[in-house]
Amino acid sequence: MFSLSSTVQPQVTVPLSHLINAFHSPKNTPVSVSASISQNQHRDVVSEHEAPSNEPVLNLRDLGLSELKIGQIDQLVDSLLPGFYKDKNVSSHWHTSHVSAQSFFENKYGCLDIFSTLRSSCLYRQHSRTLKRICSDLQYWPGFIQSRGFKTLKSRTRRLQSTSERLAETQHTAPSFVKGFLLRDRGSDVESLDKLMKTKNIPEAHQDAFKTGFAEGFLKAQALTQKTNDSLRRTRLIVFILLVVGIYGLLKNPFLSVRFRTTTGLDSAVDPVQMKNVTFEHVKGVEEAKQELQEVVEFLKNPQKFTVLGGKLPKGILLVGPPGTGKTLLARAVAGEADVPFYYASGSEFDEMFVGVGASRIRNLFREAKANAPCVIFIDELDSVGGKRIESPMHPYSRQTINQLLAEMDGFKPNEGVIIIGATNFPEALDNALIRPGRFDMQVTVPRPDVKGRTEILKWYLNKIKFDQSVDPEIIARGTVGFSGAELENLVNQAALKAAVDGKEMVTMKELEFSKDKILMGPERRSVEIDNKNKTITAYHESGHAIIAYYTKDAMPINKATIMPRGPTLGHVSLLPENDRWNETRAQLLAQMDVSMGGRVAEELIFGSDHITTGASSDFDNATKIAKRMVTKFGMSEKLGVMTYSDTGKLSPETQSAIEQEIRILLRDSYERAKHILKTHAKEHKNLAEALLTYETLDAKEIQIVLEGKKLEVR
Ligand SMILES: Nc1ncnc2c1ncn2[C@@H]1O[C@H](COP(=O)(O)OP(=O)(O)OP(=O)(O)O)[C@@H](O)[C@H]1O
Ligand SMILES: [Zn+2]
Repeated sequence: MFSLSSTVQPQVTVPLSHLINAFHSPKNTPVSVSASISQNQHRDVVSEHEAPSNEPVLNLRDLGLSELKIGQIDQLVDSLLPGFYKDKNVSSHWHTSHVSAQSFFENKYGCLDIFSTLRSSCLYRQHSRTLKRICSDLQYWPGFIQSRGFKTLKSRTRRLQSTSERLAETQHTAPSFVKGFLLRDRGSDVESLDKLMKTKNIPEAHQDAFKTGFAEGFLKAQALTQKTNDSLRRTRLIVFILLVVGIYGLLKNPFLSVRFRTTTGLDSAVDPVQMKNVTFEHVKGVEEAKQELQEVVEFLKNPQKFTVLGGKLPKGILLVGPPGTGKTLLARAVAGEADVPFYYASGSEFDEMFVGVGASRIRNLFREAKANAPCVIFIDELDSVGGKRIESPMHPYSRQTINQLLAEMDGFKPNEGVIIIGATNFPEALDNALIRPGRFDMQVTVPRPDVKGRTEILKWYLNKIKFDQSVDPEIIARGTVGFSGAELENLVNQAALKAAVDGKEMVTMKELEFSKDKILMGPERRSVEIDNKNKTITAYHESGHAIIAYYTKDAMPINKATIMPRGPTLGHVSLLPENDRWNETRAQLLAQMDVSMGGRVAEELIFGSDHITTGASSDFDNATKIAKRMVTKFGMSEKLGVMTYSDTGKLSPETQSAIEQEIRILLRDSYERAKHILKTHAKEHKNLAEALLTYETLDAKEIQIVLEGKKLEVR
């Protein structure tokens, strides 16, 4: 009752109502008349048996129970501790511990606890039996549980000077019965509740209220502790949530998540995707590859058809080709056509620094796939998991991973319904064990698309955007030799973006040409200020190339000429082969050389040999390369014969000089041919250069108009 402790609240709440009753019931009972007599009796007895020691004395008055008769004490005890008088053997630990407990309390709090007063000799002598039993039962009361709030309260109270100050201070913070307790001075002159009421001049009529307040204070204290408890619980909950969030955050860290994912099997690679929306229709320009994969689709659709005949299908298919040619797309299309789950894994995912992680991922992947057969497992960048087993500190466990992959591939039967498709840009880098029969035993090449393939791919992606009817995908396809499917997709996308930026409603050839040049040569440098002199030189240089191309029979048709700076160039002329060239004739090679020479020849003829520029260096590079290959590779030199010369550095000095001489002759002749053409067509050359200076860029048609001597329409 006198102590606060959050840990024993349930015990305290029951007796409180009893306590309030106990304060009031004696006065309200009919025996109140005899109360004063009994009070005197008490006093007499007490004075008779005054405690000899200076031990602090607290009587029933001190407890505010002075008006109680002895019988009423029993009544009070009974109401406080129901069932107390029933016979029960309560063994008391009190006698053995009260001295140390008292001194402990006194040392700690600087005052006596109320229980020690209950045990004081005067009360003991009079009501030894009852009090002894009360005290032995009170051991279950929260009297000796140290409370933090209590301590803080006391230390605060100590600092206060006067009693009134203390009261005012403690009124808001402490329960009133605790206040009463604390307000007592140390030592013998213990102030009683009655005295307190007297010193505070509390009128008789208000004394009951005062006592009730005493008990109410207790209730408040309880509420306070309850609050403390609640906030404690809240704090614990918040700490717990933070802890959980913290752990989750740590596990999200890629370094740690590796282990987590492995131990729990939560591997992203293990989630299949249904590929219904991707079919062979989506893959353009790789007809041969599609045909080869068609039988795999048939197998996945109907495995029994193949097993009945005893036919064996390859377990693994290796798609080989340069980046962006649609290998992943093809694998997805296989799963989509057959309508089976598609498991995607990238080889680099398996390449882990931790022992066994890569291997266990492969295990997980195959276990899941087998459970969902028929299905397709696609391993992209197979070379990074199945590369030659080089011991390297960067890939310490790659060997384990490859071995696991081999074991898994050996572990299932060919007709189990799991098809593994691997993709690589470097088939040479693959471990030989992986490409032997029984593993990746079928190889499908996915090459860069040819002009027909590029046209198809361009049409496919153009159909996804708004484009003008004048757009001819074939022209773009012809000018994009060596572009992969991904690059063509990007070209169309860039053109659409350009049209949007320019506020156009549709994509035209202009935007497509623009994005093609941007990809090939870098972005335009419109902001670069080129002075008129340099512009003029560039215009004559570029139209020199164009004139040679136009008037040379075996040269490629002109596509465009421009003096707009782009990337590292100040201008360029682009030529388009009618088709992808698989072979080139001697005449075609010579024509290419002549066109290259056209730029410098133009500079020399127009501005004089003293004013030639450095602008022709890449033209000469190009022409020299062609001449060198004609001599050393294609057997196109009469002097050196039909022989190849691979490592020219190791050749005899005579042969070397003979090669050099032949190359020089080819280049010189080419230069002369170009000079002849430009001299012959000096007028056209001038017209074209001026048109370029006016319009910056001219397309094939416009060039033709100028060269035919017609006037260009004003744009
Ligand atoms: N033949 C094609 N037909 C249609 N679209 C293509 C083709 N090739 C590539 N693409 C487009 O380019 C994208 C990238 O291609 P994909 O990822 O399949 O190439 P990849 O050969 O797997 O490349 P990598 O070797 O770099 O993994 C595709 O999603 C598709 O949009
Ligand atoms: Zn040039």
